[in-house]
Amino acid sequence: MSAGLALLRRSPRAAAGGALLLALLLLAVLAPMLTPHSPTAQTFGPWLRPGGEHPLGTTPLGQDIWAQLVYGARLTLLIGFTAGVVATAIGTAMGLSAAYFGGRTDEVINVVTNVFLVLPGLPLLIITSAFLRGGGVWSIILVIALTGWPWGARVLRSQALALRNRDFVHAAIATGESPARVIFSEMLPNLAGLIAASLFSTALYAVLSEAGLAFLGIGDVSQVTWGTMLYWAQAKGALLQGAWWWVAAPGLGIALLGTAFALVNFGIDEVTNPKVMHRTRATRVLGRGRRASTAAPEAEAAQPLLDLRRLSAGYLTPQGPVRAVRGVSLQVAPGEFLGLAGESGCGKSTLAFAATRLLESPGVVFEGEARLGHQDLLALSPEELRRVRWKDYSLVFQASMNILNPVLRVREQLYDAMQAHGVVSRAQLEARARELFALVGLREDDLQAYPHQLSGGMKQRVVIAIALALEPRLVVMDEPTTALDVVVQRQILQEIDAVRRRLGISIVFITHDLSLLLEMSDRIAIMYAGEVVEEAPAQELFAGARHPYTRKLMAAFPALEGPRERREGIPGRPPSLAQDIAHCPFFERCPSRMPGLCDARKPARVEVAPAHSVACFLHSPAIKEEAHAAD
Ligand SMILES: Nc1ncnc2c1ncn2[C@@H]1O[C@H](COP(=O)(O)OP(=O)(O)OP(=O)(O)O)[C@@H](O)[C@H]1O
Repeated sequence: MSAGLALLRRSPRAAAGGALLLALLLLAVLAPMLTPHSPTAQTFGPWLRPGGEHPLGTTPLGQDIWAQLVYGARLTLLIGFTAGVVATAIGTAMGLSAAYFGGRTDEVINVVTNVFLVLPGLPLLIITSAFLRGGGVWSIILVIALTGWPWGARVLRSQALALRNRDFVHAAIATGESPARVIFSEMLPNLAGLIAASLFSTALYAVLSEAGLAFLGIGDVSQVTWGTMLYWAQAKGALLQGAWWWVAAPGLGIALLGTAFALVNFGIDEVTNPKVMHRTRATRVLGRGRRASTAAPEAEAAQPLLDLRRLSAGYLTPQGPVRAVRGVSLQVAPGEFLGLAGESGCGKSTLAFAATRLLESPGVVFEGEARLGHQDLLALSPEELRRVRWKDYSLVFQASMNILNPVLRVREQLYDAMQAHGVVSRAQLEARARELFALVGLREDDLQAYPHQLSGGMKQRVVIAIALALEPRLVVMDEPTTALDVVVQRQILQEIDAVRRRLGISIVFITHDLSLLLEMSDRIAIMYAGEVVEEAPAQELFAGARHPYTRKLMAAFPALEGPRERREGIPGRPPSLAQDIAHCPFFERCPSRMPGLCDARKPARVEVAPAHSVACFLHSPAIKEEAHAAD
């Protein structure tokens, strides 16, 4: 209850949706007070126009349309909510069981889910309702619930899989808790937001499906719902008779109900999706599990997925070592979109490759740690690494499209990636391939294509689909869209972001184009000369970057929207990474440099606001104090 109120307070959309829903519920509940007439009684003259006793006129059978509208709200809402609840319950049970039990159970549930997902919705609804004919409203509810559960199951399974690997679930299993207890007490509360969102989206699906089926005359058209009102209005030629209100009233009702469900759903998403959660530091929503909350909610929820500690890496060259990454510490939370920006040559790619164990000779990791969940990536054997890569994390880089074999259809290449990691059933491969292509904005027909038949943007989407094929927990993207034009870049980025939200994966996105990142990221880290010089939530960075380098970088790129302005580059060049840099690396190019200080010592990274840190003497409290004392 209090969570619901908090949700309403924090999301105006949810509040608007909730108010609308309440109004419609009142309409349904107070129906007998809103009209003295029965919705089915055929006691009035036919085709009466709106006015007086009949605010919406009458049907050709002499029924009061206003009475039908208010009483029809009852069944429409009942069908929407009940089918939504049943579908969500089935989806939740399926998704959680698949994630918890894994193995054969997961495979079987996945096949069933995929079969339902690939079957086209409306024909499935029509066929199932033909089978269950005669059961009145309940058969319609059952039909809609049976066809509406798979999306929820899919999304819940991927979230539950991530949860299944969390410490508190491992601990609960280790202490001998029964599967039911682990699922219901440990995992389910952590998925409450997602389940609620799934409930409202399936309720929306239910309302629209009922209207669609009723409009087609399937189901029990003697019942009064907004769907059957539309059916009768159309069957009796309401529009030809000029009685447009008979169509408009239930149509508007359905539209308002759909809007209410969608708004509440958006609101829940707004509050529970990792992007917003991160911004508001609302870790409580994820950490709402009983054990998580009794143990250490903040610590549990804040546990990073990728944790880099003092990572140093570079290249061994005949002229000596190039230290391209210098003691970088960086964390990425589950489901987070971290942007990594910086000029060319500042070490972004080296960091990405070193952190994911893809740095090849002459590249080396000098020191530091890189952990993915519980795994120490730098300590994995090649065999362990092979198992983890693609399944737990994947990487997409600028030249990735070149990994596509020109003589194989893209479908086979997508299958190969999945088969190499144990997905063998043909149905599963096919369903997953279609789903992935839809996710990255490609048409199913494109699966048949050879790489040369696709544009650069489409090829890069194929590679992104391959990277997502095994639903890794982390995808590192190193300038995946740089070679593409700005519009395609943006489209792909938006699709990546949508996929991330749906599957709950974390993304590290690397680019030198900061303006692009500002739109998409939860948090941004700015690299310069091998170091992270500033790190902050994206909005905060946009509103108030502190490091002079970040400011210059922001001024160097045109915004994606707004008037075109001439932008200036950053004068000067970054220092060579072959040398030791014992002072601020940006000193030579900095407009605010303080000689005697910035060229003599290295600024440490200090927190200037929650989650916002910067390595610059302008913001160092110690230096400010020194200056103050000198005054
Ligand atoms: N194979 C190599 N041998 C020696 N030095 C290298 C090698 N690869 C990269 N470097 C150097 O390492 C530094 C960091 O390069 P890196 O590619 O990581 O930067 P980046 O920020 O990703 O640049 P870009 O945006 O151009 O990809 C650069 O100074 C580069 O010259």
